[in-house]
Amino acid sequence: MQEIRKQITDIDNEIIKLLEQRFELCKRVGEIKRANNLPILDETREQEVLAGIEATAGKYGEEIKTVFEEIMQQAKNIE
Ligand SMILES: C=C(O[C@@H]1C=C(C(=O)O)C=C[C@H]1O)C(=O)O
Repeated sequence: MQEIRKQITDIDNEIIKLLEQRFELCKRVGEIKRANNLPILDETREQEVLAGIEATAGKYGEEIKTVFEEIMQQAKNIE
């Protein structure tokens, strides 16, 4: 079990780094929106993101979509 948990921790660390990068990019999108008086929420784009996940993710597609809904919520909070 210890070895498996080490692998989980390694993956968690990669997810953390990638989420940091994603949130930084979202923050930049937010700055562009503010400069152009655009709303933070873009439902069309969110549907595109979720459709992309549906097309890409395999076995755990539904679970991954739920995770991404929360990620996009936090992205909007950061923006
Ligand atoms: C980052 C954006 O802002 C919001 C967050 C999104 C995301 O986290 O992918 C997508 C659409 C927007 O509701 C964007 O518009 O691209």
